[in-house]
Amino acid sequence: MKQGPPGPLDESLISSLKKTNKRKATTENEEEGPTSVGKKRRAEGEEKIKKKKDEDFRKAKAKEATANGRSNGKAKPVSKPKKSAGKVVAKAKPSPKSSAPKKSLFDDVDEINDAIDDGDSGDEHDGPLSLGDDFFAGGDSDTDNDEVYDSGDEASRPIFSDDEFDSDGEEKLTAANMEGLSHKLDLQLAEEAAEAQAELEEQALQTNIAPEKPRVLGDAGEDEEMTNAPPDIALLRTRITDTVRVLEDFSNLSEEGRSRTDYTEQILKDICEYYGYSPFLAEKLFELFAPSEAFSFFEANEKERPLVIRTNTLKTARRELAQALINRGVTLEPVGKWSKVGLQVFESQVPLGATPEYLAGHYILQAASSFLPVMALAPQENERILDMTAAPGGKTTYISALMKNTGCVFANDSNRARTKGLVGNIHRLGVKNTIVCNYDAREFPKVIGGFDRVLLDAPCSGTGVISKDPSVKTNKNEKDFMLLPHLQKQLLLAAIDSVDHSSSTGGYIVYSTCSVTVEENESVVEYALRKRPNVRLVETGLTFGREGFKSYRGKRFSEKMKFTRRFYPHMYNVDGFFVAKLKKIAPTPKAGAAEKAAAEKEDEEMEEEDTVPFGGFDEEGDKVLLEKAEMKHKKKKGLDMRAAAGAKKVDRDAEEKADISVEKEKNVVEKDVVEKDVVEKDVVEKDVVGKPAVESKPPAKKPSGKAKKAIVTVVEKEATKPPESAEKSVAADKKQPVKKSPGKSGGKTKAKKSGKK
Ligand SMILES: C[S@@+](CC[C@H](N)C(=O)[O-])C[C@H]1O[C@@H](n2cnc3c(N)ncnc32)[C@H](O)[C@@H]1O
Repeated sequence: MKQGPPGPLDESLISSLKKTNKRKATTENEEEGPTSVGKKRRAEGEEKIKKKKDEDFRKAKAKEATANGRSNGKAKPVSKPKKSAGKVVAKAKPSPKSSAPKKSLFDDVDEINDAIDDGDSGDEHDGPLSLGDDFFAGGDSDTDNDEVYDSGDEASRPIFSDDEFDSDGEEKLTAANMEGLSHKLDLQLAEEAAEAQAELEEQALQTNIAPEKPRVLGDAGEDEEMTNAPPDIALLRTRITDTVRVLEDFSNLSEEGRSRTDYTEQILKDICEYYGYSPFLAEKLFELFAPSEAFSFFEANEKERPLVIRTNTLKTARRELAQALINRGVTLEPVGKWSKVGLQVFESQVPLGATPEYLAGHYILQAASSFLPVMALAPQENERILDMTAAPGGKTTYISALMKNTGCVFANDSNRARTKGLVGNIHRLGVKNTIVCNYDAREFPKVIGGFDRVLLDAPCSGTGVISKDPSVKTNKNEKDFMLLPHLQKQLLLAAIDSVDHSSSTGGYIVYSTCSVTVEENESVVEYALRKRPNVRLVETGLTFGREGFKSYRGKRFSEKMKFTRRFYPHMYNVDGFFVAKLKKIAPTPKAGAAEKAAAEKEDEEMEEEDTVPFGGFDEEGDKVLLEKAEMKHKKKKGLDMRAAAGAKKVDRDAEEKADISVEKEKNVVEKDVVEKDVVEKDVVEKDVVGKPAVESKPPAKKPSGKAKKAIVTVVEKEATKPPESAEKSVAADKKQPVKKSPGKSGGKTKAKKSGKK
């Protein structure tokens, strides 16, 4: 991972961002919509920035100097760039992005997807309904993915996974792709040169103003003047960056008598004006980061993410797919070492949603961040898996591919219309182990339970995908951030209850959203940990991503929240995403609580003993200590405490009692969740009323006629289970077959309810 969290704001960053924004403003069609005003203004403003910046600065400085009784004669003209002529010449090259083949590429794919929507074919490009969905990723050659995922020395060559590309194959492919790659290299050089130029100009300006404290807040009269006048975009942006500088170095740069709150209020106002956010959302997002990082985040939301396709390994290998697309004039390279199936597309002569390879199901257009929850889920062959909110199926089909079409995947979505796209994708990609169902996922596990793994890619506010859906900037309000987390909490409890804790291969739940807010992520997970002590957070196995918050604005979360992963557009050039992985350790909350309490008590005792001062050797005492140390070690490794010989401290009676009352307990807890929460109650009652309760155990029912249509194939196999350790790196797994416990046959269930929607 080359790109990490940005350091404190420096003007070179601002320069490059300005440059990028300017290019964007000149090459892209502006979207019409609620936020387009801000965008247009910005685009116009960026056009003006170059021309007006010196003048504006001089004016501002002159005003300041006059106010401070100084002469403005000190202002120096912008010094000349000192960089080599070559770079300056390179800057004059037409911008790679300005030829904008990508725009038409996306348009083409949009058309195809529209057509698909009408028919029965799949659609991984979500419409406006799908805030939380995996949108089709727009291409953006502004964004250099090399800088994001790969180490610097490999930046300009493709890095294919070992198993798919032997060096010979890689060479051939590289040769075939050479033209495209060298073109890409040219573009990169031109871009770097332009950035360097802009940076130099900016530095020159900065030299003039560095010794001065940025004057951000002004006098009362000036403020009023500013408010009444139409916004000067150039000044607005300058004020944002200046305010960031002040907030990051408050003691040195703040104006006398001004508080941090004054500056924060000012920057929030400016962010709303400049980027087009509602005050509510601007504040919510700003609070997530240090000021300079917040600025990077808001900037990243103005850029499109790279266009990525996922190889469908059920039909082809990435090398073959890459070769086929290169032959059609597509410039691409592997998305990064972390994925064996992703290809990032830089340019294409053909619409990627209509190539023969696309129609034959060799790939799916899928944002890179969408791979992550499935990689964390690490599905194993022959397992039974539930994808609770599956449409349009980007993740379902990836799950099936990783399972090599074995076992059984229940792909559920409450939106019937969207399940059409799901079915389309399943067919196009040759998925044969999936049953599509159309329930409100909160009804699980009553519909069916006992899954080895459950994926909950929850409906969310979409604050991680603002670059794809800028309407999020203004259409989310306080109520949304209450209702959505309520729904997410209910869904997560249902996900947990649907998993078989004694699954010989799994017992895992992955929770993901494409939102970056804490309410929809850590808070939801924390709630589930509290309500279901029979789960615990475990490592996601993902090799990158920032740790989740262990505390946030006075709220403390579980220490284990560090196992969750946050992905930000400004850090990794992927959509904002959150991924958490839970392991179910006991059948019921009560049993889980007993186990947890025993474990905690044991921990405490061990800690006490650890702190006892050394008092000589004692064979009996040593034995006990050794046993305890062994148990602690086993526990850390996630081994079953009850199975461990030394699990004396576990209150077995309590557990057994709890086991006996599994169903009773489940009902009580569910009732508790529903009744205690007014909003939840309303929603649940509305959706659940009138639907027959069905068995919570798997093998009970046969699929209805309608469900049969959706079932492609259900494969059941007898085999042995893989070691859990192998599950961590799913892409690298050479999976072993899995022995299924009896009574888990996926096909014997009611897979479609009748008469709903
Ligand atoms: C983030 S999208 C899922 C994207 C999907 N996992 C993929 O990779 O293509 C969220 C989905 O949740 C569905 N949904 C919303 N509320 C639901 C509920 N109560 N039960 C089941 N599905 C729900 C929406 O229809 C939407 O398709």
